[in-house]
Amino acid sequence: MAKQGQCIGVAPADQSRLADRLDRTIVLVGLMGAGKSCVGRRLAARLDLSFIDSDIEFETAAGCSISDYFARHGEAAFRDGERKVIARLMEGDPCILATGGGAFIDPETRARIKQSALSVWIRADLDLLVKRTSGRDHRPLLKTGDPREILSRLIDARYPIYAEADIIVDSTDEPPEVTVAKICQELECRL
Ligand SMILES: Nc1ncnc2c1ncn2[C@@H]1O[C@H](COP(=O)(O)OP(=O)(O)OP(=O)(O)O)[C@@H](O)[C@H]1O
Ligand SMILES: O=C(O)C1=C[C@@H](O)[C@@H](O)[C@H](O)C1
Ligand SMILES: [Mg+2]
Repeated sequence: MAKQGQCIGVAPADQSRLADRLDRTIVLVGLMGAGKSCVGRRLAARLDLSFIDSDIEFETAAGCSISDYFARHGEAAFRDGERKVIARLMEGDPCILATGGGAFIDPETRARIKQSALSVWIRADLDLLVKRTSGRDHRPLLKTGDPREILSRLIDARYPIYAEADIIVDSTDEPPEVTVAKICQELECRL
């Protein structure tokens, strides 16, 4: 299966036709700060599809922020809830679905995504993730110690799993539209 960069040289996508050909939800996976929410929103607008963010859907269902949920119920309860929220979201029409950073690491969620969606790993290096996650404190996992050390450990633990995604796209220190264009090129190649 084609992964990263194997669609170079394909003509630029006809975006409306690309959306018409889409029969599955596109699920964005990757670490905190990779840009799943930011890129996903722009990708959906470009393809004229709806955009859903599983973190926001979780907060709506829970009636509180993810930070508060972690504090009150702990991470394991969050993972249970996140699994259920994503299962529900994947029953809807094809859309662009940005997931929380840990969603694809859950075996059940990963199997569900592999079965019925097209997954895209937005990969970024440690320096970029640290830069993009600094300045905001809504990510409970990054509040338990030094964010760089935590992100570095998460890279070691999670990158081999994110690598199971159908498509891999690198996010560099460029505008999000550059990542959107890379994803569209990969989608054009396979839809
Ligand atoms: N080129 C870029 N691509 C993506 N995001 C960028 C880019 N440049 C800056 N950002 C910023 O990086 C920050 C983190 O991005 P975002 O919240 O989309 O990450 P995420 O992958 O959804 O993280 P989380 O798993 O915590 O939800 C945002 O403030 C976003 O605006
Ligand atoms: O990487 C993670 O495990 C997380 C990422 C965020 O998107 C949220 O889903 C939550 O803060 C946990
Ligand atoms: Mg997000």
